[in-house]
Amino acid sequence: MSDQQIYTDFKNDMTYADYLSLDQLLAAQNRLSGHHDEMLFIVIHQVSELWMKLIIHEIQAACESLLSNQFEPAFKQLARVSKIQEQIIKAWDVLATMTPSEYIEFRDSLGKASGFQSYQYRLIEFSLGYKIPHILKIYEQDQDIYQVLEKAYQEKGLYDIAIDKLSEAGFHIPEDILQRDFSMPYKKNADVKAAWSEVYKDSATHWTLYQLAEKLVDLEDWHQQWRFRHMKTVERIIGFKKGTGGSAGVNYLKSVLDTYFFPELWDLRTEL
Ligand code: HEM
Ligand SMILES: N[C@@H](CC(=O)c1ccccc1NC=O)C(=O)O
Repeated sequence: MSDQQIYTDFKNDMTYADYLSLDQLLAAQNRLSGHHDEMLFIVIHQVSELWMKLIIHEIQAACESLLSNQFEPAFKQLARVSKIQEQIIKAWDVLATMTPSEYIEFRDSLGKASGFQSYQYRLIEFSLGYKIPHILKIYEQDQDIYQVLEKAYQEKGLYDIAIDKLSEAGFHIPEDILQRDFSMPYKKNADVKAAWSEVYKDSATHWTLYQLAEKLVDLEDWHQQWRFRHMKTVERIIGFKKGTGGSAGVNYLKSVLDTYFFPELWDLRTEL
């Protein structure tokens, strides 16, 4: 039998459940308590992690597209990311139907587990350039994940690539920005701001970079909306209790709202 024949036979026999690995997927809602709402809690997290998987896949593709100057595919990939972000933000409405007294009935069974440990969430934030020292420490016990995260931590993020594109288009970007240590949190720079300002002032000439900038602003805007809805939903459900991950809880979630991923793209708006 030829390989092609084997492949075709397999395809003919294959069912919907086979293709989607539904047995594994639908057997993975392992409730630790007998509480009815724990199912909601697990499903919301699993759905969010699945969407995060796709976000990472699309952002990686967008970075590759940009590196090879394929702007149109990059825009499509980034637009898809924003649509997914909208979906995971809507998920908070479902979770918010759970009341404090319902959650408290199974919260203890979660132990010290926390969204803090979501490595896909970190991969997304790293690709957006949000790299805070010591964050990798959380993952030291799991060497495989640690390696993946460490690599992403050192790599250029989306914004670093966008700044390269400004330079390639002829804008003056200092060498110490182009060659910076990408594992350090990004600090805003006057030349980068001047370049983006020029792109916005003369968008007809710099149409491609202008579109890229707006796609990045979309991503940051949606990400902050996700963070805000998380913070508010948490306040609604646990008030100002400490988090299971050891943080101050809502006040910690509020503190991260103050950060900017692409600071110049926000700053320039005041002066336009
Ligand atoms: C009842 C629902 C939830 C509560 C009470 C809650 C609470 C918290 C708290 C208090 C933190 C701070 C870390 C800690 O000390 O534990 C946190 C972090 C986090 N949670 Fe949730 N959370 C909830 C649902 C979710 C959902 C549905 C997701 C989706 C995946 C999620 C993802 C995360 C992430 C990624 C972090 C880390 C944020 C960061 O470090 O900036 N959480 N959560
Ligand atoms: N940090 C939450 C617990 C929590 O939400 C959680 C626990 C286990 C797996 C995922 C979680 N989601 C987000 O933090 C709390 O303090 O109640």
